[in-house]
Amino acid sequence: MNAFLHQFLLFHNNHTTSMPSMICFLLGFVVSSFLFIFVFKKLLSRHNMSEVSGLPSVPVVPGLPLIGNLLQLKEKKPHKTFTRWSELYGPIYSIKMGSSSLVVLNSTETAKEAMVTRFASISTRKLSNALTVLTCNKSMVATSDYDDFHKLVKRCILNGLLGANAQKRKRHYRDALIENVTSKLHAHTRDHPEEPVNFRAIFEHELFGVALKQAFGKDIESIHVDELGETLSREEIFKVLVHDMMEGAIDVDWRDFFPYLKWIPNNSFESRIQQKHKRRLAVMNALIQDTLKQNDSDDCYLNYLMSEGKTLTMEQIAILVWETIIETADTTLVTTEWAIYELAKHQSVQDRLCEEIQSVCGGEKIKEEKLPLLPYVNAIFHETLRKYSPAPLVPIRYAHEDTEIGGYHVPAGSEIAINIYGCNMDKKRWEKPEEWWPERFLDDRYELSDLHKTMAFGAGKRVCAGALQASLMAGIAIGRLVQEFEWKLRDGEEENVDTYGLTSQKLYPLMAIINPRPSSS
Ligand code: HEM
Repeated sequence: MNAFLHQFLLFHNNHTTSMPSMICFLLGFVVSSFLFIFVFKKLLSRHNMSEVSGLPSVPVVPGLPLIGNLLQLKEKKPHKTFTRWSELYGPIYSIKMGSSSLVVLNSTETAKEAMVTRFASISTRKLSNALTVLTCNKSMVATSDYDDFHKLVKRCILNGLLGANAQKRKRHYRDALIENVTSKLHAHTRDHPEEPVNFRAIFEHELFGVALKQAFGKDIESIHVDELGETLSREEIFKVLVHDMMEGAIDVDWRDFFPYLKWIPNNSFESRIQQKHKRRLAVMNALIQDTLKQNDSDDCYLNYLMSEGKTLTMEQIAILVWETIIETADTTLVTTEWAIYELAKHQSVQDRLCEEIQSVCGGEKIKEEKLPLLPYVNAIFHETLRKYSPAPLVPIRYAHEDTEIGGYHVPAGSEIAINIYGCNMDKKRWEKPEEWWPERFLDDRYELSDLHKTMAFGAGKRVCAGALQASLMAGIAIGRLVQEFEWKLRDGEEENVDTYGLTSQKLYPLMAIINPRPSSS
């Protein structure tokens, strides 16, 4: 979802650019140079105080003419670059991404101001070209503007799937997930005791199963897709619905940075995105038809939307059901994988966790009811979310009227990037933020039941709708996996901390050596 910042790199790396589009581009360059001189003159004549509000203008990170700060962002981890800049320019500053201005917020205070206090002025989204296609023009809850459509679909997703009552009804899916994961891990220790286990492969498979059961009432082994004329296996369905979509979301279209050049074709980008989008819709349509035909999955999200979302089109329903699949399959995996990585690295944390679990559960396996009695599990979950926020940058918001953030004037038309990673790594707020140290959340200042100890789930009216589900699944996984196994990193694994694209997902799947604990057999 946060992929739009890298399009400039493609612009540099795209060796397949055709001759006519090169000519178009050169023409565009000349036109844009004139435009730039015009805009630059205007900027020079501006005061750095707003004449309307009397507030100072947001500090500016110096960049180059025409492309602004794009070259400085080429290392592919914009959230990290933004965080470094915040040490020089403060928690709020503005940058130029080609011709667009972006106000970047890097502290909990400024982020909350934008998400809560000033929400009425900053409630719309600004999507990249890739996301506009992949979200069917904002047909997802998470990417829609704050309008009647959003209110309807947010109510549906909470009542039908993610709210506390709905999550109680889906409890058996989560219980099955952890039973399946632990029994596969036990089987691994029996069959290949010396070999490292690929934790992601096992957890991802089960999580996708939960996503499918919530969406369609059942796990799916294969599906025939008439529109594609082929039968897809479960792995292929995962690729089309999750993997290709994650890849598409971070695809690049340089025209995002130069909207006045949008008349120049970018055929390779268009065909890549359209192909992914069409395959996803074809597979969703096949899964929907299959579920409706069987008529035996009453308590699934598809049926809920069909009965409660009467004004929605079938395409919107397909996207809204798909949204729950990709959100379930991705963020909880990212959090749990990093939590297990850190636990495997810190034996003393595993020991302390085992003691807590033993004193609360005795010989019983941890159940969800016990989570409120296990502050250390809770602290490990939140510390992992802080250090590895699965959504390091919130999809861009847009100020539709003049507003104020952090004592600065933010003019109408500004795009706003909220750097959650920056908020959670802010040295003024967190002691030694680079360190993974769950004990920080055992402090009396933090309520055990508060899901928002960090900015990882956002804040205000657009706060994450899936926070409860994520905390239940990741909390139980952290507890059960350490209750039943001793974890160690395989040699060389500690250095594998790189992340995939702009996301926080671990680039290489976690490979760990596991031993069953004596009490778990
Ligand atoms: C650790 C796991 C998760 C994290 C860190 C996370 C993070 C976030 C963040 C930061 C936002 C706010 C975006 C914004 O303000 O613009 C958000 C929104 C949202 N999340 Fe999550 N999420 C997680 C898990 C989930 C899950 C499992 C689901 C559903 C199955 C989900 C569904 C949603 C939805 C529907 C929204 C949009 C809410 C709205 O716009 O009103 N999330 N999430």
